[in-house]
Amino acid sequence: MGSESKFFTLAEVSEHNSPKDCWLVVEGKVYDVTKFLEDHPGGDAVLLSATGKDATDDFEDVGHSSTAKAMMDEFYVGEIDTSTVLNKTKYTPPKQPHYNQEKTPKFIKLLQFLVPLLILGLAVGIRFYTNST
Ligand code: HEM
Repeated sequence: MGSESKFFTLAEVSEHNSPKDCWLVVEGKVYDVTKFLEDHPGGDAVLLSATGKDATDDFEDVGHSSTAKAMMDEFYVGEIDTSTVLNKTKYTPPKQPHYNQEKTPKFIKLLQFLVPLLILGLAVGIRFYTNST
């Protein structure tokens, strides 16, 4: 093998999705993990379910150790042609009306201030009028 890396499209990599022939894409690199399926501490099912797509997130989510990462070189077969992989969809928060305190109408602010005072006044008034002794 020369020093040039081989490039694969996602479609090509996706064909290797069986227990007898299993390739994965992690961080832009293509790995043939067929021989590793039996030995993978996380089991073969997770590896098989991670075929045919960019498995970077799945791989990262597990929090693989540096030992696990070092093992990957052994299975490296080439690079993925990134234009064939769908861009990761970025999370865009739904647009919501932004609560802006400055926009609270003035009379509501006044009410917020006056209502407790009114209640207090009422309480004092009731006490004053009912406590005639
Ligand atoms: C070439 C690729 C991979 C290698 C060399 C690899 C290697 C390893 C190793 C060595 C462990 C033991 C724990 C550790 O040292 O971190 C492990 C655990 C695990 N891996 Fe992978 N892994 C690969 C890809 C994946 C992918 C793509 C997934 C998910 C789809 C995955 C899911 C898991 C799970 C669920 C565990 C078990 C974690 C636990 O029970 O603590 N692995 N892997």
